[in-house]
Amino acid sequence: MGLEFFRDAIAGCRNFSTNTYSICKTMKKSCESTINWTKEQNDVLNHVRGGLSVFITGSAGTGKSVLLKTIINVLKKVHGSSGVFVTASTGVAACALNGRTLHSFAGFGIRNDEYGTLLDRVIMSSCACERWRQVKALVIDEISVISANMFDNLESIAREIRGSKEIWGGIQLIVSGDFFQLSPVPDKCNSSGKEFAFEANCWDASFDMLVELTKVFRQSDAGQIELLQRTRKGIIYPEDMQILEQCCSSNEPDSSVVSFYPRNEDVNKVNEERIKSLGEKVVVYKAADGGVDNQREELKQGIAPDQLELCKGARVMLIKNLNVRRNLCNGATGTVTGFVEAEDKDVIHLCPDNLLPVVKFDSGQEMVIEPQVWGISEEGSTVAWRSQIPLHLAWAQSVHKSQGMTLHRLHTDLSRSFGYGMVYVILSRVRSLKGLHLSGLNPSMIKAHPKVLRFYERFAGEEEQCKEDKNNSKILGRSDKSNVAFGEKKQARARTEKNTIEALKARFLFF
Ligand SMILES: Nc1ncnc2c1ncn2[C@@H]1O[C@H](COP(=O)(O)OP(=O)(O)OP(=O)(O)O)[C@@H](O)[C@H]1O
Repeated sequence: MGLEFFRDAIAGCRNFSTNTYSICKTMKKSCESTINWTKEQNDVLNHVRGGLSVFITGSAGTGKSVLLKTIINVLKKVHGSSGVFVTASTGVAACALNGRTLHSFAGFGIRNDEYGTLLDRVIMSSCACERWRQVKALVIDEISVISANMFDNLESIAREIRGSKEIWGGIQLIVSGDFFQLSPVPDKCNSSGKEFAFEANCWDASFDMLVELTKVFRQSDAGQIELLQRTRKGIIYPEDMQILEQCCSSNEPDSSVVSFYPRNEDVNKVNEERIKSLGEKVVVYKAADGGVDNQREELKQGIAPDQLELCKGARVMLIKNLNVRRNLCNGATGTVTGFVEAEDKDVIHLCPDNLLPVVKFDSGQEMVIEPQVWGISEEGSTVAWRSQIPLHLAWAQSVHKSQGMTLHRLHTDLSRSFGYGMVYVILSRVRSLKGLHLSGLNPSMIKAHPKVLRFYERFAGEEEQCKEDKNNSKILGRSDKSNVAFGEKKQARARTEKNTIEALKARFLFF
């Protein structure tokens, strides 16, 4: 397969944005317009209208994402559509907002390198530089998985590329997330011991307002909400355990219920067992890779699997956007209804039978799924690529893909869960405990990170102070944004665009 073949697909990869379970997460415009915003939500909207940079937090289901959608519309009215960039730390959250991943916006793919390398990569991409110069308002959802280091790097890149001494180069910043949910992946380039974005040097200066939304909408049962609030903080009472034990069952949930597992090995095991149990003829798709060997290795770390096994009746999930407007995006789930012979012979590279799967999505649309391409580019040309059918099996999914979802039913085996906030993320996805099928319940897995607890204690303390100062407002007023603390950092990191380009052997990994 020549480079020619991949050009269009690769152009699409650059604009990667994803959507998982958009059926649940996506709000129809008509619904949004009928939402009665709470005072807290209204206050946020007013402050955003006024041009302030705001951090919005709150427990799961307090309406952060739905508020962000309206904020985006407000920002577009204020700055014009071309000045507003909508991002999220994960592809799943990004597409729910019709946005893109923060890494893809920033222009450095999925790699967490040190600052100089990241800046070099941005400078080498005229599109990325253009985005950084053009952006007037930047929205970042699901901040909890962005590291302190990355947050500081992004802020420095903003000033550098925009040639501005102002914090974030003067961009209006709207950040949303709940640090009690999933934590950042440990950052190999970080020796400071700082993990969370709220520990970043620039964090305090980045926002005019910190707002905590307090009314939970996802669940309506007061007892369930209280149980979740305790779980969020790593607290579990014996009576909470009794309630959760009632959700435990050794019976298999039916196959349309997605099972969430903390570890990929469990996800793979369940999917393999389920496909075998269907007893249908299995069609195998082996990824076709091309390009430079050491770069091909990197593609294996990406989202497209080395080998995909499908059969009629298999539950699947899209792993690439095919048509965002029609909700055929990364994360859309459906069932394989059959296979058709491919019109040309391209598919033979992946599947000797030259068959393409037909998927009926849960949204009702049925379509033939064609191979897609993921590529790595170096100095402007594609050096390695992978072609594969853009599907994963979806009986089981990783917990990391669930953040931000609202589900009616889910199953999870918590026995191997790890990491802070994981159990809370899972438990808070369902509207009612009736939709929760648990196994492997272990109270020691319910834990909150001490730093996060301290952050929210400080937050609550400041909020109390602020309430007294500001007639009961839950909005935290911040001091004026300061540039002073950033002067030295900027100088240390400064480099001219010309020198950088000459010195650079930059690579771009894009999905
Ligand atoms: N003011 C409101 N009135 C009624 N329903 C609301 C309101 N705000 C949000 N909701 C509803 O609450 C549910 C959860 O909202 P949303 O997904 O935005 O929460 P979230 O805080 O982003 O959760 P998570 O942290 O899990 O991503 C949605 O169904 C949304 O429509």
